[in-house]
Amino acid sequence: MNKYKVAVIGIGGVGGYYGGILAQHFAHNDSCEISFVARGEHKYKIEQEGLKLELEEGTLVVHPHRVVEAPQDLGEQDLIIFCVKSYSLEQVCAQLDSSITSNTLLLPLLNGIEGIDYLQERFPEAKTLWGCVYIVASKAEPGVVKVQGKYNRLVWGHPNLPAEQLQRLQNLFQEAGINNELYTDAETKVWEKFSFISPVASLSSLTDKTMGELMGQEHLSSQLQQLMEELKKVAEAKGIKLPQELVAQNLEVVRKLPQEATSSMQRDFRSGNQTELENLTGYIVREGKEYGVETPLYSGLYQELKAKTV
Ligand SMILES: NC(=O)C1=CN([C@@H]2O[C@H](COP(=O)(O)OP(=O)(O)OC[C@H]3O[C@@H](n4cnc5c(N)ncnc54)[C@H](OP(=O)(O)O)[C@@H]3O)[C@@H](O)[C@H]2O)C=CC1
Ligand SMILES: CC(C)(CO)C(=O)C(=O)O
Repeated sequence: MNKYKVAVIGIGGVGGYYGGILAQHFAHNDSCEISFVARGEHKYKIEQEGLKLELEEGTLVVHPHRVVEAPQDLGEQDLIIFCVKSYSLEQVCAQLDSSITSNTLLLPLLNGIEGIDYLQERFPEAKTLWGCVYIVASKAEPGVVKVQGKYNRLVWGHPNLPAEQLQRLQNLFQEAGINNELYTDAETKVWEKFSFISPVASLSSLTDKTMGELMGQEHLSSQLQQLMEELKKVAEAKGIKLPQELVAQNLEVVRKLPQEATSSMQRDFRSGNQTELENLTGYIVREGKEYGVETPLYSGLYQELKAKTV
């Protein structure tokens, strides 16, 4: 039987966890080949010592079958899991033409909507799934990825892929022990995640408050709710039907996260790194303008965050 080839691109917080769990499970199993795309010292450490995955339950050291420096070194793949930040996606895709066939599944786990739209347009021959994750994870140092808390969910799916293709992927995740949820209407589920992370990332980046602090201070939690409501109107104008109880549902997710957790965009602002501002905040402002929906709080936050951008 041909091996099912899986590539994980970007071994940071998200790629380190999901790639790491797959690599651990399939290390001694011939049915699946797991490749990581990582670079520099991180790649060197993973190759030499394995990827150290620091979980609440303890530390795992995992060894993928291959670690390559660049996406163009992958060769043809059955499944490519994208775990880079949105600002790296285009550059990564420019090196993937030789890895993608009409049978390749593309699974973006980036926050946001635009990455999925981009992959669908860039690789029309492949099948781009809808996907997103709920997890708090980050690269601690080269060769080491740390996951905070035990709450994690991988949400994915496609409206019209053959059932056996979806089933095969679901089996892969189940077998590896990945907490995953398959939906035909995964687009709405990705929007649900976006309707939580976009407000949380935008407000936490501006105020530099943790999840607990955002929820604990009334003026901040009411700003979070207002952002969620503005986003919901934009989504509705685009024909995306989000649940009635969206705001309550999202606030519950914020409560479930470790209360000392920060958002990944907030951490990028803190460290003066490039950020996903355009993807996480600017997108709603632009789509609001396009669809004639007012987004006063989003627009204000976006301008303030732009001014903070180095
Ligand atoms: N972290 C989290 O808890 C969560 C993050 N997300 C979303 O998931 C996505 C990924 O986030 P996160 O894991 O935090 O990001 P990280 O910055 O931790 O990881 C991204 C990784 O991609 C690597 N990378 C970028 N370009 C290339 C390339 N050309 N070749 C090889 N490697 C490359 C980076 O390498 P290098 O270090 O060398 O730059 C980095 O290690 C984002 O959209 C984020 O918003 C969603 C839910 C939770
Ligand atoms: C869930 C959360 C807030 C975890 O960090 C996230 O999605 C992000 O940071 O992008």
